[in-house]
Amino acid sequence: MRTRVRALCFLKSPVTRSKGTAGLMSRPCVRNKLIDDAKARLKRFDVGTRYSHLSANKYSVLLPLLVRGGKLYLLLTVRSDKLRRSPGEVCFPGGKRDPVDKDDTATALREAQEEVGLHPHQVEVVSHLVPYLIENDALITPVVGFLDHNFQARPNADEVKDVFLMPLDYFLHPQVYYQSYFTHSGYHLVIHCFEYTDPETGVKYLVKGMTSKLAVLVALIILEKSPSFDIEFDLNNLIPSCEKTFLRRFPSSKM
Ligand SMILES: CCC(=O)SCCNC(=O)CCNC(=O)[C@H](O)C(C)(C)COP(=O)(O)OP(=O)(O)OC[C@H]1O[C@@H](n2cnc3c(N)ncnc32)[C@H](O)[C@@H]1OP(=O)(O)O
Ligand SMILES: [Mg+2]
Repeated sequence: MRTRVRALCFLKSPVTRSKGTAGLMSRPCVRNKLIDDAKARLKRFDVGTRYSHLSANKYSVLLPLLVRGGKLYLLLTVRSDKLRRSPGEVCFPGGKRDPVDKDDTATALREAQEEVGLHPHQVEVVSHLVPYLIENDALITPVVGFLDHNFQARPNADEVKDVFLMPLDYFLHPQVYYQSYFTHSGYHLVIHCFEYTDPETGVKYLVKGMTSKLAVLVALIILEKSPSFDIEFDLNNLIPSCEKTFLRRFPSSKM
């Protein structure tokens, strides 16, 4: 299949266009401090390969962070409507482990390169969070990394319809947020739904499900603040509460 690509530029962020402290906050030293602090916090929650024995059906997602105008952002994609799984939904770059991948990081980086044109040298991987178990025992490892600040996405139209940035703090203090619930195999699940309008383009996005849970988790780790809505995570005990939320089907003796 022929792959269509187009470059997406994130240089005109809301903050770089605004007045006031934006210029100051964009200085490399400020950016480096923000990134260094975030890296230190993320490393405290790096679980490495601790849970990889739980399933052989492995996937990885890349949670790509970058700084624009003195603020942290997450890069997200909108899946092509042609995909069989979750068409049109917002998700992180990622996908299924391929035999050529030597580990979870390799899967995340290969998928990100295929989907948004991110070359492995344009990302610094910092942490592996507690994996998320979905149907068919698919174990999804969240790999968190920092992108080069001048990265320009080149979405692969066969898999990705759109790429956009969302401020990390939106996942703790959203403007439009609601919860929905469903019961699966006797478990009651909370789904966090974030509606976000990109201030540059006016395009509206809905982030929900696994993707929103992982985004909330990264925001909690880095920003160390309580959100404006109820969460299932215990801020003082994040790893055990991730195990309970993401890996609920496994008894703790298996971990
Ligand atoms: C977890 C359930 C929910 O929370 S649902 C509510 C909200 N939705 C979400 O949070 C999205 C969650 N889902 C995800 O993040 C992803 O689907 C996860 C689970 C990581 C799996 O990654 P996924 O992107 O589906 O896998 P993948 O990238 O390996 O493959 C995707 C499909 O695309 C296909 N593909 C591959 N390359 C090409 C290509 N060049 N041209 C056309 N198609 C291509 C793959 O074959 C795959 O297709 P298929 O799904 O196997 O049919
Ligand atoms: Mg994918």
